[in-house]
Amino acid sequence: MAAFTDSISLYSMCCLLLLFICTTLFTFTAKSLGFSIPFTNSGSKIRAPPSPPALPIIGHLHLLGSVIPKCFQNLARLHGPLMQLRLGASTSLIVSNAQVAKEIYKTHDLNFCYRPQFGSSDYYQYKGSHFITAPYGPFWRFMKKLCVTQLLSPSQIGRFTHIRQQEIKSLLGSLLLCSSEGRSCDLSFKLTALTNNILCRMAMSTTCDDEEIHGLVREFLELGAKLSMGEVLGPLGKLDLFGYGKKLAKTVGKFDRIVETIMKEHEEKHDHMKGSEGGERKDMMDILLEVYRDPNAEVKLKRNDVKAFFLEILLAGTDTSSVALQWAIAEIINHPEVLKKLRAEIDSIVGTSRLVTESDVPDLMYLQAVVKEVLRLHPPAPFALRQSAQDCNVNGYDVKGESRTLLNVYAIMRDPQAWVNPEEFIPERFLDEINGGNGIGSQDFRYIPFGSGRRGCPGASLALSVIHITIAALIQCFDWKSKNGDKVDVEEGSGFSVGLAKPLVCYPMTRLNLV
Ligand code: HEM
Repeated sequence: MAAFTDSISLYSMCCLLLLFICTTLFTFTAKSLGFSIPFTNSGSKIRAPPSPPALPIIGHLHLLGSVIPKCFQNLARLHGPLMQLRLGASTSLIVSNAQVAKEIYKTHDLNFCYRPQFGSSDYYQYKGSHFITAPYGPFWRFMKKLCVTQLLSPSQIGRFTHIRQQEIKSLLGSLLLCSSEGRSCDLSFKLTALTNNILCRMAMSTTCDDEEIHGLVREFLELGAKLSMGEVLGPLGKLDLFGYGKKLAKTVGKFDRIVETIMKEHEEKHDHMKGSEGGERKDMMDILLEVYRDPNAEVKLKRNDVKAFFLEILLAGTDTSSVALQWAIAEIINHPEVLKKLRAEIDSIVGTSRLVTESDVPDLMYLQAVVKEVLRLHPPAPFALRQSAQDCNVNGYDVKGESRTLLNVYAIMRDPQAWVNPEEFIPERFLDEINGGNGIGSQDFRYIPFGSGRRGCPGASLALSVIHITIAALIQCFDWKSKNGDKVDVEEGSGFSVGLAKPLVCYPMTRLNLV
């Protein structure tokens, strides 16, 4: 993770340098530079959101620090909860408090139901098959309905409880080995393997290890992030000067070949079992292939739509859940009083003679509060990216159609106007709510780790199932010690994501062997 974010910082510096050099050779139009045009489509003068003073060409790039969500949070303190930043040739609106988030997510939900397109999409074999960045239209609505009613529905998640339990037991087994040999373990690596394996098995009944899928998804994430940073170059980004676009196309090509093979295996299994489908558990690929074959489906899915969906959920769902788990263990090690309470709760509800299961989670109130607090303080997706369709008015300012909008989820959930001691890790703040008190309702836009509105995260229930049960099992079975002494170094990684800056390496010490 650290190497990845460092390489992005290096890349952005190269972009900056290149931008300076190239501006002596090229004359940009005002539009490509992202200068705001002070007129709405109807021709009247607009009141644009505030901006810090900008430098020619680079705009506000010089104001960026290493942890970007934090840096935007600091800028918002000076320039307000809706501000406009120009990073080279790319202009974005930044939303930094719950009131403005509510306007985007509720008042203007439909208008902001779009996502910006990034440079990486030019090199994407599945162009036109995106779900995450699909415009709000029939294809997106159809896929969203499939997610909610079938692919990521509570009953589909429930059907695969055994997969999560098996993968967690296999993780516990490897930790027991580390413990018996007195070795430290790289928990960041192990937790990412866990979330990848769970999602791959639920999606297409295969593990990522066997199929190299995990490596390809990681490569895609890294290259996609670098290409997106190239946005600051405007039209120059299209030249793919660093060759990242070609590499990305190659990565997707490899992914495509693997998933095509898995699809064919699923199709053969289906043909073989025709008429005897009885009690077979359908994975997500079985469900999508059924829709793909259905001549009367509301939307006719293409083969690429199916493959793109798997790439996208792996991109959206594995690192995010793993990052949440890493932060959770780091914070629990650094707060022994939280560990003590958590363990006392698990021991009293579950006991010490069997492993905690997902059906115990509704009774583990403190565990739920810990997870909520982890996602508040360390949102694995610190920005929700949206784009407006038409001109509108937000927080008293005129916002033009097609405005790229970043909701700074990180800043919103650390806003001192909305939270007491926002920078502190205090799970107790959520106990009232979990017990049915006056806490945070679904319409409270100060708590939005999964975004909100029509385009809110469809994988939230699955992510929460994995996070709850994994933390509970790791705390029930082990005591933990950081490799670097008493406390885990909780420095945040650089770049757009806020994972731990360094891998979480610690010593598990067996407390209960329940595998
Ligand atoms: C801790 C884990 C996760 C976090 C924090 C997270 C967070 C988010 C956020 C903030 C968004 C943008 C919402 C918005 O624009 O308002 C999002 C979208 C999305 N997430 Fe997640 N997510 C997680 C896990 C997952 C999982 C496990 C899956 C799938 C298996 C998933 C699939 C998606 C998809 C497909 C979208 C795009 C939805 C759309 O555009 O309609 N996520 N997620």
